[in-house]
Amino acid sequence: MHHLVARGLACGIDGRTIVSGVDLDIPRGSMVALVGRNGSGKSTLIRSLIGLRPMTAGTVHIDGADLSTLSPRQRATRLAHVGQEDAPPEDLLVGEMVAMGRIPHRPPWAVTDTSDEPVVLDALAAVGMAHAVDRPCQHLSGGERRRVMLARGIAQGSDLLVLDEPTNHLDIHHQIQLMDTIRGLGATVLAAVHDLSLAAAHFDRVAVLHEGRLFAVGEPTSVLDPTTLHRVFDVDAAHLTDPVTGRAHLVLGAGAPVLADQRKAVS
Ligand SMILES: Nc1ncnc2c1ncn2[C@@H]1O[C@H](COP(=O)(O)OP(=O)(O)OP(=O)(O)O)[C@@H](O)[C@H]1O
Repeated sequence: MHHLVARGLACGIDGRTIVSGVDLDIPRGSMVALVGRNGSGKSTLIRSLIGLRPMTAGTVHIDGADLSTLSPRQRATRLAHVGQEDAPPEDLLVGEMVAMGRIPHRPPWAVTDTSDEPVVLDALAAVGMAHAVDRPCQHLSGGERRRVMLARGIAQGSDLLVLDEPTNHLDIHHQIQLMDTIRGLGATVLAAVHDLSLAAAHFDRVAVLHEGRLFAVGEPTSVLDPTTLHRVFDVDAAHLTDPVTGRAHLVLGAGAPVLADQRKAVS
């Protein structure tokens, strides 16, 4: 069963087409990385897929429901979005910020509800920020802010998470921890990511956007192959097999062609 299905999606900005002809199926419970060069249209596509930017053509269905028929509140209970530039307002406390993720579940105009506190604390614990619940958002570092914004998305409690560069600003420890946390949620995840090694190691499927069109979609090892990486990103690449896990690891840049040749020589 596919959680999100897009057909023939096109969208643009100020009359200029940015993304077109996108057919995308995201299986329920899977983690899909959206990769592509700067300006290829990842953020624009993501915003159209979740109804934040109007489509100029095509359809999107979430859980079988036509996105265009859903109200903002209905959308917010079906999916949580954490944008690339999302940042908490400085004068809010961390706990108050994360509690905003519960707004779609409250009656109109009901701003606070103490019954949400356990959900808020659990979401903060999931990103390793429970200790900061009473801190002002303006005291957070860039990476801490990203984690708090993700906690707001988790607190929203929907089973579809749409994330734009979730690991931006995070150190390597917190990048890996965040990926494990996201995996542990069991949700369907669509995330724009720049780190191709991260995409290969932590995601079930990779969608490559190139010049506003989906260039390839599939399992990381088949999609992130040297030919595609050369064509789309203009970089040399090779796959090495991790001797412990057996998973393929990407080697990018200088040295990659040499490694690829060595592997061919011994196989
Ligand atoms: N508000 C805007 N007004 C005009 N053009 C825009 C706007 N936002 C994005 N664009 C243009 O749309 C194109 C796609 O931008 P988008 O942000 O979707 O790319 P991206 O793949 O997410 O890039 P990055 O990897 O750099 O975040 C770019 O050419 C960009 O300049």
